[in-house]
Amino acid sequence: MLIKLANLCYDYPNTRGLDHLSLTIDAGEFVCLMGPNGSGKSTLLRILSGLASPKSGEYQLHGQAVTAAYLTDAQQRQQLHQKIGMVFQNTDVQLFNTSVAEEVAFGPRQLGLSASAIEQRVNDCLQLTACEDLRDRVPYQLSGGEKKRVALASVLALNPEILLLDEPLNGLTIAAQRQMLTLLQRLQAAGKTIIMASHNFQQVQTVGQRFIIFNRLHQLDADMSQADLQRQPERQAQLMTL
Ligand SMILES: Nc1ncnc2c1ncn2[C@@H]1O[C@H](COP(=O)(O)OP(=O)(O)OP(=O)(O)O)[C@@H](O)[C@H]1O
Repeated sequence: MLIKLANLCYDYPNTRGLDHLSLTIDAGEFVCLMGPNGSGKSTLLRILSGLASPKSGEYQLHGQAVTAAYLTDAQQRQQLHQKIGMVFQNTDVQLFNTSVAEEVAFGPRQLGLSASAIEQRVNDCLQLTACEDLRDRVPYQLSGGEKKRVALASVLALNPEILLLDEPLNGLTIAAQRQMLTLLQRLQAAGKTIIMASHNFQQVQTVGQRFIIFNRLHQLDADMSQADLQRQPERQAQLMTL
């Protein structure tokens, strides 16, 4: 078991973010988080990535409890960030370098890799995400779809085992959405665990292998495999309306 959540709750100052969430996720799964606006999908991704810590309940990664105390240790935080990479809903918050190549090199440089190892990673990640033509461009000036690919490239440069993606299809053309999902499938085939929040059931229904669905009360409403979901037309109809 890769991830275990037990009775996890998270509260913002005036609202609940997640209510008593318990689930496990195994290595290599392709999980779609779904549910209405404000149901807790982004909150869960923030907790998994270590950007927020649960107010109560437990989050374990590889059997290690990830607590507020654990996250205050810079070395432990860095280890977590090497295992889990996140592509944010608003990619502008994660693109801050002056060129795409620099953006992708930033993480490996922080890890202290050699110049040739960094160059190799940058080339590999740009190629994987079809960003080679963008390498000298200014990230901030790219289109929405290009920014998403560069953000993914910069996350992949740290070679995380788990990829978290918050609405990675938002703002993309249908063709770019398909391209992004195909890339995520390839990454899963290469052994990554993919956990993605999306409203776009039409696009993700054939790609996601497991659907974790939240309700308006920030609780787990359903947790089902793609095969289970295919046998439930009413549930499919509900997800189409999100
Ligand atoms: N920074 C914040 N401060 C206060 N409340 C917040 C904050 N971020 C989220 N919330 C609240 O927490 C709840 C869960 O929000 P969250 O962003 O996790 O939902 P979501 O399922 O990702 O929604 P969406 O589909 O709109 O992205 C909502 O009620 C939201 O209003």
